[in-house]
Amino acid sequence: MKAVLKLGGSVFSAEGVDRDFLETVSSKIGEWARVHQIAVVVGGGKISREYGELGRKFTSDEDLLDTVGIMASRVNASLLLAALGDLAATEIPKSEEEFLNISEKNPGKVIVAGGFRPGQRTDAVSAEIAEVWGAEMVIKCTDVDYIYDKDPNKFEDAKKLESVSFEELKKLAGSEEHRANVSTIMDPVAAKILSEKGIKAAVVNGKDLENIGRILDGKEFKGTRVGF
Ligand SMILES: Nc1ncnc2c1ncn2[C@@H]1O[C@H](COP(=O)(O)OP(=O)(O)OP(=O)(O)O)[C@@H](O)[C@H]1O
Ligand SMILES: O=c1ccn([C@@H]2O[C@H](COP(=O)(O)O)[C@@H](O)[C@H]2O)c(=O)[nH]1
Repeated sequence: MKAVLKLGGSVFSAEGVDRDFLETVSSKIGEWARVHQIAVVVGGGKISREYGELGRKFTSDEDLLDTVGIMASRVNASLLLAALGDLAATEIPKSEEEFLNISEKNPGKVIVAGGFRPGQRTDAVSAEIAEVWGAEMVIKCTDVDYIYDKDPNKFEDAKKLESVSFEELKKLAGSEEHRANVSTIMDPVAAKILSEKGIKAAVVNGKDLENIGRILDGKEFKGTRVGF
């Protein structure tokens, strides 16, 4: 399968980077990349949150705060790239065009990205890459097992959704104006691209790597199917 894996900040560095997880996920990505075509997008995680919260005390310039988040996600992407070693292309793309150039120059290598531009989150980068690269699916690896009908960390009676349509995804993503480091289960820019381009997505717990392997192999998996 040709797929974009979105490794959420909550998985990659919730409270700092977990060395064991970094080693395990890098080795799994290596295994998957032998059989599948994979690009990885990493979220901003702890540094993005910490720097963003501090930055907000000094400025309300959302583009500047977004830039802080973008740089944080690229730091995380650099660390994953280091852990992947020869498996990965050494450059981190900063746009769709750069992604395609790097992809052309590095056949067979995993390309790792962070943020692209202000006004969105790394979910959107995953969808943007999937669109230009012609990927079949975006796999959002996050800190919840499913998309629910409301935030399960706020509402005890939230119900899991095993399958949602693109229209439902757009509603769950919300339509509030983008603010740096404020998130819903899917970035609205990402939901719009997935929906308009008919790109399937899966939302799963990022710590369950066997489950992610099952998605790539086209098998049954635990998580929410979007658009299929
Ligand atoms: N309807 C919902 N279903 C599931 N989770 C939801 C929902 N609404 C809000 N959430 C929240 O979304 C969070 C996970 O998504 P989020 O994109 O914020 O994190 P992430 O995977 O770390 O990605 P990123 O690095 O882009 O922030 C969950 O921890 C949960 O609290
Ligand atoms: O393309 C992008 C990606 C990210 N940002 C900003 O960075 C933070 C952290 O990214 P997450 O995906 O939420 O982990 C995000 O909230 C944005 O403020 C961006 O501007 N553009």
